[in-house]
Amino acid sequence: MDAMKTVDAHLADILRVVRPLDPVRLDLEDALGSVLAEDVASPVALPPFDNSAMDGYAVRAGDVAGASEDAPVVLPVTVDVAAGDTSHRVVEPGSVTRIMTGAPVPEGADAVVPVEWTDGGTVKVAIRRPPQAGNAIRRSGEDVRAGDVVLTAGTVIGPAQLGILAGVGRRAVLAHPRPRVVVLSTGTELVEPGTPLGHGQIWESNSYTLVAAVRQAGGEAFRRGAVGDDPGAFSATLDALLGEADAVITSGGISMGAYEPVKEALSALGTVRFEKVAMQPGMPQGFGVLGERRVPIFTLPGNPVSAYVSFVLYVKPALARMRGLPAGPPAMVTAICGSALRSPAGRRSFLRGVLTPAAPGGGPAGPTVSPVHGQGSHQLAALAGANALIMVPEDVTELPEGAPVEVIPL
Ligand SMILES: Nc1nc2c(c(=O)[nH]1)N[C@H]1C(S)=C(S)[C@@H](COP(=O)(O)OP(=O)(O)OC[C@H]3O[C@@H](n4cnc5c(N)ncnc54)[C@H](O)[C@@H]3O)O[C@H]1N2
Ligand code: MOO
Repeated sequence: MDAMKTVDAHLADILRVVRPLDPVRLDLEDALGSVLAEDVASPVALPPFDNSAMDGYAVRAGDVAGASEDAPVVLPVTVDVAAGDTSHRVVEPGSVTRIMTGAPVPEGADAVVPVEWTDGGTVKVAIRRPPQAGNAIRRSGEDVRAGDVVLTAGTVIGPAQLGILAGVGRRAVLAHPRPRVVVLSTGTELVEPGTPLGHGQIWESNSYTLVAAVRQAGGEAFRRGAVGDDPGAFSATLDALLGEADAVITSGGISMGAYEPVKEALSALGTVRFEKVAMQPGMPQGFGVLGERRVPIFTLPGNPVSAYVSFVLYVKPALARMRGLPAGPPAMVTAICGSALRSPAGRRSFLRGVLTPAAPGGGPAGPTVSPVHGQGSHQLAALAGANALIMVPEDVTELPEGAPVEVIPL
């Protein structure tokens, strides 16, 4: 048997080719999931002005220092200050203003008395409890000082990051966009779910898995249904899609059969290599680039479990690189085998397993992992019942219950 390529060498080859996408200006509405390509500083302090944290009365604390339940201090209310009030307000000695949450604290006031500590009066108010100086006032700059960098390049933009970007007045940012990934399946036997199944046919599933996996990995995915086993039709479909894609993922049509459209169509180009990688599942792999824009293409094996495992090991790190994020092998945790394992010699295997976290409160045992029943690379249901891949090294053929193993949580 000819020597197979290692898993690590295949990932390294991919990461040598794949580049971060060029940063573009993205409106905030389109920026979710993109990765900042600039440091963002605030032009102003946040909050920009001292403001009230509660609905109540802006007071001079000294004026109401003697207030109590038995002897409330009664003061005139001069004006209402609502959130959004842009006029310059003053609290004169011996008076108060009503004030609402978020409204600017008037000059002279040094505390806010919550309405709950008063009789709620609008002309004059009886205050039953004395506030400390500074009570319920949110100071300018307490969150951000003018000029502070609030987000650095390389940050993934999620909901909270969009909030601070808008909060410092930004409408658009320079960011690595989410990679646009086209997902294409091949195989004459494949029919769309929701349509009747004839003898010899199966419902197409890989594109659903791979599209979802791309989205979870921060990409924008476009699902193309299955194309048949005709290399010409496959090439034509690919050409039509290429202009809009930052990457392409295919599944099926790359092994040793008589009808392998992906391999046939792409081998001729000379920019895509088909290789055997020493792993189980997922031995047949292909990777390369297409067209002048050198769009990366991942030709994954057709067996559904093989396609998904290949995505986790190779495509996901490549998408991280395209997004401008650190890219490398999947993160792993060490777990204890809950039952004995077997694995083929000479291949790194990725058994589908159920990872159970360590019992709360500790104890000596860490997380445990047990393989699911059904380790065939066509066994979709078993994959759906797993939450982890158990990695068994190339030179290990069996592991006893209780042995430590490395596990990739899914
Ligand atoms: N003589 C050999 N035969 C095979 C070898 C080999 O080395 N020598 N390798 C086997 C391994 S390992 C794998 S994995 C598969 C990979 O084959 P292909 O990538 O060419 O995939 P297909 O033959 O097109 O399909 C394999 C299998 O998966 C089903 N499939 C394909 N696409 C989908 C889809 N989108 N949704 C659901 N199921 C799909 C397909 O019906 C086949 O059953 O080759 C082995 N053979
Ligand atoms: O090695 Mo193939 O990818 O499992 O069935």
